[in-house]
Amino acid sequence: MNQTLPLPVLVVEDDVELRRSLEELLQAESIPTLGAGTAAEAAALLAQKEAGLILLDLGLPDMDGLELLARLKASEEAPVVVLTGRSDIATVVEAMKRGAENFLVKPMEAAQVIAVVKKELARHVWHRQMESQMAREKARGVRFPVGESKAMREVRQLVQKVAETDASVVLLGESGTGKGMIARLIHSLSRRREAPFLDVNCAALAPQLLESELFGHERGAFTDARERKLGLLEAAHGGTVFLDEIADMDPHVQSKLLKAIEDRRFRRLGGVREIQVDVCIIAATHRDLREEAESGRFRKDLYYRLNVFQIVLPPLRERKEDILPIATAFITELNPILGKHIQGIHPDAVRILEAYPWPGNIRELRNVVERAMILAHGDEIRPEHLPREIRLHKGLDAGLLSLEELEAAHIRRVIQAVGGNLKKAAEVLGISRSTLYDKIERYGISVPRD
Ligand SMILES: Nc1ncnc2c1ncn2[C@@H]1O[C@H](COP(=O)(O)OP(=O)(O)OP(=O)(O)O)[C@@H](O)[C@H]1O
Repeated sequence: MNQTLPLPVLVVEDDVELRRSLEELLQAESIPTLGAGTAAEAAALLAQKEAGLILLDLGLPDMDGLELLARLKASEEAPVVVLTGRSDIATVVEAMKRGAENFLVKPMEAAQVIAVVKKELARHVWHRQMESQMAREKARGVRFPVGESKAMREVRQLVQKVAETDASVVLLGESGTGKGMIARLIHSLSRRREAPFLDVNCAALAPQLLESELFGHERGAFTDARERKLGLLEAAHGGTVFLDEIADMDPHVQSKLLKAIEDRRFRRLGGVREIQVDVCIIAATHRDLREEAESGRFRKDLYYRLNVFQIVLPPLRERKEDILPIATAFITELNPILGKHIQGIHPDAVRILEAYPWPGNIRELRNVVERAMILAHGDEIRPEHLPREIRLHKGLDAGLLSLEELEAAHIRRVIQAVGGNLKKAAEVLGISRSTLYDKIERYGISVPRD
């Protein structure tokens, strides 16, 4: 493969001596450079050429360094390392907040400059490779998480990092927050992407079935085992196994899994031959796995073995700014499928969506958007296309509710506030549990899982 030349480092420094010596230092390391003495020169150069890294002096004659940094970050992909004096630490902190990747304090030592520049250049190259890989995966139909909240951006960064390694990952988040989607994405960005991605819901199967699903069985291993069956760990060889709801895994299966991960081999149920496997494990749960391990409900050693990387997907109500972008992405995706031409969401409907706590998270949002699209005749989703339960949640503040609607909305809020614990909800509401169940059914209230 051809080794491509590194992109040049743009040195923006008004001290001519210093700029020259920095450029010479880098060129001696075979790193091409560009030099600019003012913000205007830097802008002119960047309009013509792409830089791999920008070394930016914060004390330029024609523009405040922080202002220039903000502009660069808004329009440039290249990472920025700021150059600053020793007394300028407050400015460095501000620069880092505004997106600078790193800083160098003057007077600078040659070795340190080279180390920082090489590190940032390598990081930039890696990010670009990841981006183009992401674009390829997108073209192959892999779904990408939408959302520009801080939490979502961090999740995307972590996904990129994790996909580079072979380490196990634990995904934590309420139901519908995107754990399955993230697991698939990690797999499709990893070196294992051509090998299988297989998943199993550990809460949905009885212990023996789960055991045979994971490890396979020989013919006659138990009463129903009429044929030999390959387990997921074996079938996913070279790829990824996604263990959803791992906290609900039976203790016996947990210990067998731990051993299989540690030894990288196991036996099928009823089998004698050891089978070697190479799989990456991604586990997910809506429970607090650390707490489950602390309290002894989940094996601590398995927890530590799996929890090399942890990615937390916050509930949608904690990242309300993601609601509109995600809903819009669903509209774009569903328009051709539903034969619709919806262009957007009316601001009143957006307010309602943003006020609702989304116990079913993004999965629930998707269903609501799909239903609204089916109901909409024009080219936008309006409040009347949203389900009553969601409109009413907002309506509670407006005070224009019937007694029944008010009751339903209040019950919904209490259930939400106690995290779906119906015993507690009944206590708070001062009614028996059976009355609460009746009302839940009558009003069609959805209850989040504990
Ligand atoms: N950030 C996102 N952007 C766009 N779509 C998303 C995002 N996160 C999740 N989705 C979509 O929301 C739906 C639910 O996601 P997913 O099934 O991954 O959730 P989950 O956390 O695994 O749920 P469960 O725990 O119930 O299995 C899927 O259709 C998924 O594609």
